[in-house]
Amino acid sequence: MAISYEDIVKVPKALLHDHLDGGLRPATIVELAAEAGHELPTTDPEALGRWFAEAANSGSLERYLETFAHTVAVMQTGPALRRVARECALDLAADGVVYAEVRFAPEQHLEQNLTLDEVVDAVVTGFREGSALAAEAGTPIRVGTLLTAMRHAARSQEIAELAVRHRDTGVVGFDIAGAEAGFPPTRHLDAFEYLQRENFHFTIHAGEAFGLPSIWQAIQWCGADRLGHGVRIVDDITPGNPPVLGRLAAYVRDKRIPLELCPSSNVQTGAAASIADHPIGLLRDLRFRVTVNTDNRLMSGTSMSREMALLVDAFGYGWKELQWFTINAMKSAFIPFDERLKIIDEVIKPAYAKLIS
Ligand SMILES: O=c1[nH]cnc2c1ncn2[C@H]1C[C@H](O)[C@@H](CO)O1
Ligand SMILES: [Zn+2]
Repeated sequence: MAISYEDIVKVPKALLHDHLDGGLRPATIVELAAEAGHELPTTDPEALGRWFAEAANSGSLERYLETFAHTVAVMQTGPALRRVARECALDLAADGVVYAEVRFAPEQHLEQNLTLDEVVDAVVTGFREGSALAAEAGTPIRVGTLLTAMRHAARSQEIAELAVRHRDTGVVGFDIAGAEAGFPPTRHLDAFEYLQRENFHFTIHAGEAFGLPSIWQAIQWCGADRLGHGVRIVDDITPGNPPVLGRLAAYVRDKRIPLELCPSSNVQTGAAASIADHPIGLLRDLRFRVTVNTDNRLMSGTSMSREMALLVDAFGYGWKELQWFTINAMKSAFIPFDERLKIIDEVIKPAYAKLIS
């Protein structure tokens, strides 16, 4: 029997790559924009949702990123950040996500004189409140925060130190994001070396709008634990029967480096022509450590369940494959090993076992 979207919502899912400022509810943006005096393309929530999806559908990462001006603009006060984070946890939990790492860039939320620490405190508080409400509603979720530094800016060391400062209160990792071409990860080498000395975890957006050199730097110069997207690793795989892996692709697979693949986002920014053409099919067949992610639920009009449903449609995946993606993600999470294992053994495996048998 074909797996339906409704069935997918009910199973536990793990999400490693989701941007807080890419997942606001349109209705919340409208309310917060009115309070902040920020002008939106439209104040009708439904039309606004459509506007984001269409504007983000440009085929270019740079144009896609322009749409974030409207979400970031309404996330400039403690209460606004806290509300957005609370709703994010609730929305993910309602979609059946049991573990999520949600990222955002604190340096983009200082326009009304919050300090970096106040920004992080507000978001972490919002996640905690949302998680408590979700548990009460019978949909428990654990949310970890990743702090992102913007790769075109020069604050990565400061943001890395901020992440380490908040490591015991909800921040579980670090990331860099933003336009990739022209901003190689090695610009931020000091921050990554600092994080390694602190025994901290980080992922790097690499191999999305730019190819192998970006992935190579992220792993071999910067020491990334995971690759944000990393989809262009396929450029190092020669098609054939069997396909032949170049040295970098072989390294990524051998070392089980997690790929945070985001199918719909990749189609919107031009990294893949369609879901059916997305390299996730090949990378899964070759047993790379593939994970499925949303990236920006608002800009892609998507959810974790929808991304999985799209893959089920395009590749004919069943519960076994969906469990494999979910366990891959959980194994690759930045929380301690014993806590990851507990979610795998006590939440994920029992739920899928009922469906697979
Ligand atoms: O897919 C992405 N690639 C690079 N940067 C991105 C992507 N999605 C969101 N961002 C940027 C825009 C946000 O403002 C920032 C922090 O979440 O990260
Ligand atoms: Zn991203």
